[in-house]
Amino acid sequence: MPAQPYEFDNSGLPPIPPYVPGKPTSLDIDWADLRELDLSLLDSPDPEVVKRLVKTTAQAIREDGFLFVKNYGMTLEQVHRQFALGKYCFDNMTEEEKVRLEWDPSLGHYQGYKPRSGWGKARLSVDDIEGMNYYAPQFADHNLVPKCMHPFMEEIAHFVDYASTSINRRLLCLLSRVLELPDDYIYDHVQSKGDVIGEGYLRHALYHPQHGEGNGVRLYGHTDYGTTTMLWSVPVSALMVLSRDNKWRYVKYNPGALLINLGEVLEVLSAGHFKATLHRVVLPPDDQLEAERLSLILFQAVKSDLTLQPIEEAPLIQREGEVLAGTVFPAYKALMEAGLKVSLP
Ligand SMILES: O=C(O)CCC(=O)C(=O)O
Ligand SMILES: [Fe+2]
Repeated sequence: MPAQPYEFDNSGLPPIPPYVPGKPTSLDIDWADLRELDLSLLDSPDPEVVKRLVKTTAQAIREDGFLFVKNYGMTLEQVHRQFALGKYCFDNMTEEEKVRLEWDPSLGHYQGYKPRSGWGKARLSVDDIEGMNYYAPQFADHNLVPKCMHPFMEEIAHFVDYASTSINRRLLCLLSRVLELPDDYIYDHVQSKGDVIGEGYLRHALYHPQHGEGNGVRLYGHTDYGTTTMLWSVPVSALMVLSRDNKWRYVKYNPGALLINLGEVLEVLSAGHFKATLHRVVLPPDDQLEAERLSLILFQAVKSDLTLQPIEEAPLIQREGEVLAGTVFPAYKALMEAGLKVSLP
């Protein structure tokens, strides 16, 4: 059955200001050369078209670990609506709620509000990044979210559910096909599901312009750890990926597109055929230094009881063996060989 487009009737909800994307940079900077997949081609009746799509996916995830996805079932207007909801929260939650709902990373998750004053209660370093993270319990208990968002939680849940059960499921189908496994292999065996977002979470983040000191890095180089990270493309260019030639390059704004990157677990499960790529957030180019950067991210998680080991039955792995070109799988192997227990974060 072909994928259904995203639909939600929000006409009865309180009005909120629309999201108007800022101007993209006009400076000529070093862009990452990322591939773009047309996800609607997965439904093509022509097997050659689908084969090409799987091949492009295979190249992108092996070489870049990042790729753009277009035609995944949402219009630009529907995507902008989600950004508008994110911004509305930061503009309307109360100071009391910022304190009451503050996250506590020492609990092992990032649920709730992240203040501009940095990580953890110790307030050691001001990073000027505000965040609001939504986990499964917040969709069930609205006391865990700011009051201004109560009328919109059903809409946000609907969006997250579509992104998870339709978009991410189709992406994982492509990844399963690359490994030559049944379509829903990764979705069924690896992906955390249910309760809107499983064990993953939705993040709205607001990067305020940064003045004064700082070394220009706003989020240090890291790899994400789940299955896929779904980032909706934003006009302020601050995200950089570490390219194959070991150079940091900016990711270009691609209106309406979804930027996907793969987490560490998939690098291990694929025996290195998939790459979890290092990325970081830095200051944008000079003509965007004063711009606020709003980001909308869905971190798709892995089932918490998953055994972290390569999927040996995957025909691709059986035929071609391991790939040790990345950073995560070689580190995993070294730990295994040293007899250490490797667990999920
Ligand atoms: O804001 C972004 O564009 C990326 C943030 C990121 O990489 C992360 O939170 O893991
Ligand atoms: Fe990340």
